[in-house]
Amino acid sequence: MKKVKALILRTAGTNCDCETQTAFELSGAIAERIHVNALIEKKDKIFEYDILVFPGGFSYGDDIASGKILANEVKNKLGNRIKKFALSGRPIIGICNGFQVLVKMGLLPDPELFEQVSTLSYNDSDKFECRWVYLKTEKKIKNESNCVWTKNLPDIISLPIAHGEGKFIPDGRKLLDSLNKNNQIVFRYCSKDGGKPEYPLDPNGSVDQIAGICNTAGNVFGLMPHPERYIFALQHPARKSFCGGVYGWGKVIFQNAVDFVK
Ligand SMILES: NC(=O)CC[C@H](N)C(=O)O
Repeated sequence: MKKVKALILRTAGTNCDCETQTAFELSGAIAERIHVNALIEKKDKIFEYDILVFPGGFSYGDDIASGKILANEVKNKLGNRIKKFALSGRPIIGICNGFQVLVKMGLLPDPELFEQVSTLSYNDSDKFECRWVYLKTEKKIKNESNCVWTKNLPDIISLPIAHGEGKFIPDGRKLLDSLNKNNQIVFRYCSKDGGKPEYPLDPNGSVDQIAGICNTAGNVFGLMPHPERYIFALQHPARKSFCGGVYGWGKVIFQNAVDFVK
């Protein structure tokens, strides 16, 4: 059987790209970390891959606004190909800084529109927040939408966050309503029992506690938490697997995309 190939796009300031590579390899894929300059030199190389990943980090030092410079670079130099990749239905994920990049280049929430209509801004606390949080896997998404990344997750999972600019703000009520209506809100921060969280479990003050969104087709997904930091059960502070075996919930997210491509 053909091996699934994931491209992890890195640049100055990227982090957790190695953890992300490990997550895909453990899920049965070939994962390659490619520098953005190398991809810009051979633009069509992108179509040799089945999955595209914008990993976490502090790309270009978070200058101007986190993710903004990489978003502009990628949109200006690879925009047509990235849009084609997204509209072909291939899975794309943006993790933390990668989510900021997807939102700021406008690939989320609508790759067809490809315009920035929302942002991730400074946390309400005005500082970097780093801890484990609870996330509600939105029921509607699980039952009705085709978000390829979050299948088989329970109602509430736990993942680590680490960011200074994670406050999701859509441009206006109309957009928020349409994200809700189209089942594009994938994760919301919540309390341990799934209720509305207070700070610090609400780490940033996102509108509607939004922690992750996808496009309507469900193949492009961005989230502030770091699934690649919960691949193994032992990475959780409780030191046990909630999904059975040696793996953590983060692994399920990567496995979903690999299985989808297969
Ligand atoms: N962990 C990350 O990817 C951090 C994202 C970004 N640099 C921020 O602080 O908001």
